[in-house]
Amino acid sequence: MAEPAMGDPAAPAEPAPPLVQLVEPQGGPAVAAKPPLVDSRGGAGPPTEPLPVLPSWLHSRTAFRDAAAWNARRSAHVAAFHALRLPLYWLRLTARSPLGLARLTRGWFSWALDADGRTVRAQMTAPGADPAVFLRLSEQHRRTASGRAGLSAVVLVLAGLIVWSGTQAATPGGLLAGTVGLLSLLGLLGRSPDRPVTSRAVDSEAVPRLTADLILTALGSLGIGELNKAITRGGESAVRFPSPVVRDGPGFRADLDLPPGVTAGDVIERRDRLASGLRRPLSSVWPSTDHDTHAGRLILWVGDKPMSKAKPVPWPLSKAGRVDLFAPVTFGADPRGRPVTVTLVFALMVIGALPRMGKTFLLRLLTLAAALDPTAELHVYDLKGGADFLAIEPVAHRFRVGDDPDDLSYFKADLRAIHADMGRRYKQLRSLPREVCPEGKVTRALSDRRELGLWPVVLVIDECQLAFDDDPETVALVTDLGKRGPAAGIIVLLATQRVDAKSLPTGISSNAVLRFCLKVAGQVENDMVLGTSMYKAGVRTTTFARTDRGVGFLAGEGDEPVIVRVAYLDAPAAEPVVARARAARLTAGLLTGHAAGLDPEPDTDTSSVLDHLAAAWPLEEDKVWWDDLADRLSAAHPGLYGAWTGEQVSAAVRPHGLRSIQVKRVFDGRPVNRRGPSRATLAGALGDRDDVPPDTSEAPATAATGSGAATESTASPPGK
Ligand SMILES: Nc1ncnc2c1ncn2[C@@H]1O[C@H](COP(=O)(O)OP(=O)(O)OP(=O)(O)O)[C@@H](O)[C@H]1O
Repeated sequence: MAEPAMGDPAAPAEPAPPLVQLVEPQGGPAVAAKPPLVDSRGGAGPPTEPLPVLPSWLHSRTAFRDAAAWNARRSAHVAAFHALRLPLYWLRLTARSPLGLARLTRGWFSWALDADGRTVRAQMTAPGADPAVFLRLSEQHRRTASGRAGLSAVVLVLAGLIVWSGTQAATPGGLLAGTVGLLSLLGLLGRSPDRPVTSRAVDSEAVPRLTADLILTALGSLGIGELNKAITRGGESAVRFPSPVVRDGPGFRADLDLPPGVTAGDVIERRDRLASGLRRPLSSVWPSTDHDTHAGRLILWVGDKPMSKAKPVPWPLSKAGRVDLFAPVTFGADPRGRPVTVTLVFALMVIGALPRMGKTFLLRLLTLAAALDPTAELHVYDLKGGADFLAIEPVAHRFRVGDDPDDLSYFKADLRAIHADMGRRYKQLRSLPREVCPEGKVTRALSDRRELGLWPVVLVIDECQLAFDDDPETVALVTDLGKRGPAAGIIVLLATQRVDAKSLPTGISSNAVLRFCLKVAGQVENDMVLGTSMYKAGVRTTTFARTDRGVGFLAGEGDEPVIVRVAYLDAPAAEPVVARARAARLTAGLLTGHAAGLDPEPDTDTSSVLDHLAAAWPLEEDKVWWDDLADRLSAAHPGLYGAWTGEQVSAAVRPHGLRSIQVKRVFDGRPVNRRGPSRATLAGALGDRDDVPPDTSEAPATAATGSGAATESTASPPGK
């Protein structure tokens, strides 16, 4: 492979180190040395940003623990590996002992005969040398040599005596130990650098250490033309490492500047090939972008273990602790093992994924987090109808599992009640003095004042697509709650396994503050959950493997999307958490609604929005603007239609066949055209409905009174 020089075109202020360095070998002339493939700082140019004072493993207790554990594991492995091979090492040393003996004898003779002195005297025979110095050196050499010869003879005799008496007195074990020791010492003297006595304790082929060379090899195998050219060409445009490859959590981290024209997204898209080039499992290799620098900055984190095989992340709140929904709550860890938090208040959150990727587990975990804030009022709907959310029931203010008609009626009645309560909340917020509510939105202090009725309301809908299908009113209500609810303390958490425009209508997806996407099938789904252009920017959950359960991108919490391994908490483990949450609510006197056995009475009123519209229709008019009808509905049923707009009324009755027409009015002699229905179409819709025999199994439930809203009879869902 070619050897790129790591230049930094962006930092010409200081001269780059020479690409060819002069190295002076011992005893020889200076020779041209090959440039290092990557310099030790990781680049030829000077670093442009100051490096952190503390190494990354000192930033958090978890990082420190991981680094210490990694080193301890590695040392233990190396120790055990070599301990097992000690006999083999001794045999290798023994085989080298004759050479060691020869080296010892030669060295000793050379010392005893003062070979160095002889060399110096030989130089004194050159013409011009001082004869007096020569004579003095000769005399000194003679004295030294005879002294050393005498000493050697004494040492040899003493050594011979010690060996002889040792062999007489020593036990066979001692004799053996002495022989082993002597041979080992001689073997050590006979070592050769090209034939090491010890073996490699770490199989670099199986889990190679992440090095700059390995990364370059892997990048070269991605098939990106510009990148390959740059790697071959080297020089200023090659791959740069702005900081060295370092140990970061349970893995290695490398920061790279890709050549001009190549983006981090180009590499992330080929994550599987990158993993192959690095000789690592796919779920160990986590390339990401660094939006703060530039599009070509790639952060490559390679874990020691595949994430899918790593131990599940424990949830720190599973055993103890409370949650303040106005503060960040930990719900998982990033690939490096650092905790990741999410702030649920003031948010509409959408969660999207392919089936069986961990969406419900995440939604349940977030619901449990909300449950641990005793002031939060939980409205939980698992429309899939499984057992996943049953554990939550003892703390839920409103709760339904399934999508049977009566479940949907209950759900919709609750939705309307929350929506109506939102109007009341805004009125309440408006009425508060500026100094108490400076920003016109709920704060922790305001939500704690029960008399204001501003506590957090958490609406959780799993498989929300089942509620949205062909029901514009539900879509309109959830959209409005998602848009205006957060500032009033209403949190909406939605999850869907069918990511498309029907499941996540634009009004909802574009207003989502928090977005979590586990593996999805394609770019469209990816961007629908995470936001437009995320795929292009390299934030791609399509590259996750099917085994990456509970792994996804979180967008909206910080400046950049982050990869999160959601903490694992299954249904049995959720139960003690709920028990704790229930106990806290009971203690605080905050167990309400369904959890306290106070579900709303089933509603026997079967009147629908059509009936309400007919009652509110102005007698003298044949055609009415939608906006006027919204005002009239709102005046007649403030609990149901308090904050409705003309558009919402139109959307709610459209499935009944009420089409809009142009309705002209004249104001001050000037015609004004707006959309609205005609009395005839309303009569037609009512007639059509009454022709259908009543279905007693679909009797709608009473609207929920949960959020303190004034509640009226439930309008049947449009379309029935
Ligand atoms: N955080 C996690 N860590 C490890 N494994 C997880 C995690 N979350 C979920 N899983 C595994 O994934 C499986 C599927 O999870 P879950 O039921 O949440 O998927 P889902 O996306 O809701 O599926 P569906 O769309 O069918 O409802 C779980 O049985 C669990 O074993």
